[in-house]
Amino acid sequence: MSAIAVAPQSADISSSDTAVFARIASGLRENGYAIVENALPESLQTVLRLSQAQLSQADYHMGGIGRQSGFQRIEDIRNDGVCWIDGATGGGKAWLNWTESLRQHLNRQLFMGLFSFESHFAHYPPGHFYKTHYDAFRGQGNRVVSLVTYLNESWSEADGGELVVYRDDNDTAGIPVLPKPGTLVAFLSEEFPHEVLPARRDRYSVAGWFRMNTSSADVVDPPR
Ligand SMILES: O=C(O)CCC(=O)C(=O)O
Ligand SMILES: [Fe+2]
Repeated sequence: MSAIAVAPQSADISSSDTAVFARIASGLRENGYAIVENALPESLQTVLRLSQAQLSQADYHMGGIGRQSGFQRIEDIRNDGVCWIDGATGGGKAWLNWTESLRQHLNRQLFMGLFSFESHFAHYPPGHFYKTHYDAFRGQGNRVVSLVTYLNESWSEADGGELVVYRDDNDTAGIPVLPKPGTLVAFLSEEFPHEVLPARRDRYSVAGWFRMNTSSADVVDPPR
């Protein structure tokens, strides 16, 4: 009998999930980001895709931005449609379950103190985009780790729609990521500017953010 106590794991987290979590943790620790192909189990991709497909146009609303620069209009910065995930759908529930296990793994491995998670489905019709932005601003300390995954059935280079992750404000080449089904991208929200290039097809993604607890006397976290 081992004397080492092992934290109980949710029954539907497999050893391949644990291997994916470990790759995300080491990527975040060593580089501040991780790009893992085929990260999501097929079953999770399937239920997420189903839940996404059941959304109607009316379920999506315009994505917001944290801080506007100058007099730019939001729709000049991003024009995707988003629908927040609340666990009411099978896909949403399975995704929140999986990311909860990832949250616990990152907290155990990296002592990150990740407290909560918020996430939405996003739809980028052909030609739509999200210009270079940060997901969080230094000192505002809420979004700590960004996650993005893709629900497209297939994707090739000719379809465009890359997520480009820049190492810093001076990196002009960036790291282009094709939004292939099951690919998961994770990065430190305050560290990496990134953008979504226009695609030639409808592009479906799920974005999410692990947050710190920023509750105070008059503001209660999480906000939703
Ligand atoms: O869909 C993507 O690849 C990234 C989306 C994004 O950057 C965001 O929603 O903040
Ligand atoms: Fe972003």
